[in-house]
Formats: sequence, C-alpha cells, structure tokens
Amino acid sequence: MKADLSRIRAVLYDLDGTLVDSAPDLAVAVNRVLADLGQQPREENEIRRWVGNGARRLIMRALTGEHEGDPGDEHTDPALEQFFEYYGERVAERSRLYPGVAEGIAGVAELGIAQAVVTNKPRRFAEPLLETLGIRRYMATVVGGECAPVKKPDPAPLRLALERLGVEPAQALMVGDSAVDVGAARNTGMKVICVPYGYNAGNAIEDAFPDAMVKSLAEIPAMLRSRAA
Ligand SMILES: O=C(O)COP(=O)(O)O
Ligand SMILES: [Mg+2]
Repeated sequence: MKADLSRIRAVLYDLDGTLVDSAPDLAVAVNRVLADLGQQPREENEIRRWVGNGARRLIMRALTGEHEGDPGDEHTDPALEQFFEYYGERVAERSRLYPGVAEGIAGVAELGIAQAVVTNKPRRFAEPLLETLGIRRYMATVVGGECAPVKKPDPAPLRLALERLGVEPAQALMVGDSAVDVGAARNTGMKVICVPYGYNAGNAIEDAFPDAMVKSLAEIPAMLRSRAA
C-alpha cells in the first residue's frame, strides 16, 4: 500500500502494541490486582486486547471481563491505584521492543526527521519503559495519557506533541497499532501508518483504513527517504 509521505517532517509513535510488546508486564500487574480481590487471573492474550485506551479502561475491563464494562468508580478507583503501584514496580521486566523497531527509529533519526511518542499510557510509566529499552533518546518528547485533557482518539495529545515539535499536522505521520491511533490521526489531519501485530482489541487493523500498513517499523525509513524522489 502506498501513501504520499512527501512532506513528512515528524513521526509520532504509539507505544503499547507499536513500539513495545508491554502486555506481559501489564498482565502481571493486572493479575496481582485481581488476586488481591480474590478474582481469577486473566489470560495474557485477553489482557492484550484490553490495552490501548489508557490504564483506567484496562482496569475497568479486567474487573468486569468486558470491553465496555464499568464496575463503578468505587471499585475502579482503588483497583487502579493498586495497579499503578504494581505496574510501577516492574514496567520493563518482560516487555520488549518489537522486531524492526530499533532499526526503524535509528533510520528515521538519520534522515533528520523529528520523532516523539504519543501514548495513552501514563507518562510516568512510558518514560522508564522507553529508557530501559534504549529508545528514549531518539524521542524529542513523550506525551502520556494524562498530558492532554483528553486521550487518543481525541486530537489533543497529537496536537500537543506537534506543538512541541513545531510541526504542522500535514507534515507529520502517526504510526500506530489500533483504530484509536487511526482516529486520533484523522482527527488531527495527519497521515497514519499501522502495524498488524499490535493490540487493536483483537480486530484486524485494516478495517480502520490506515493510509498504509508496514510489517515492521524497519520499512519506514525507506518510505520516508523516497519522499524527496
Ligand atoms: O492503553 C494504554 O495504556 C496504552 O496505549 P497506547 O497504545 O496508546 O500506547
Ligand atoms: Mg497501541
């Protein structure tokens, strides 16, 4: 699939499911919360489908077993606090960069194109995760789920990142794994490329109609390089 990337000056990346397979550490923390509450653990693959709308939604889904479930604030609030504590203890123990990520990001940096992360994950977890996995230094800024008034798919977090980079939406590319990222990019007026291996609630990402798909981020530098051609 082709996309016109002729004017790209900045690339914004989603984190969970795009740069990092973070589900193993998320699953450990979620299951510790459930164990404290006397609930059965959830399969890692089930938890994987619940990631992408921020930590609060993840916990609401884990407590109810339903994607749109809401156990009520009186149950969600304390469970979320406990989740933050557990996840903060082991944010990068089992989480790994997906194949091609390190190569792709280094290649984009070589082209002199600005890079940033825009995630619905709280920034205090995103920062050490990126640092431990060795890619924080490539990112001009990291926008977390609480850094803008509203999370993706709202355009606010993407706009905040672009403001910090001094780049217009028409000159920026979003790279993500989910319909949330495609929606956020569309709402901001940005092009969006997706990877097929991420979390997207268990759905095929093609159904969200990104401008292009890549098997891995290693393909991106060549796509941007040909932009001048
Ligand atoms: O839901 C999360 O906490 C992380 O989501 P992300 O895919 O925006 O990084
Ligand atoms: Mg994601």
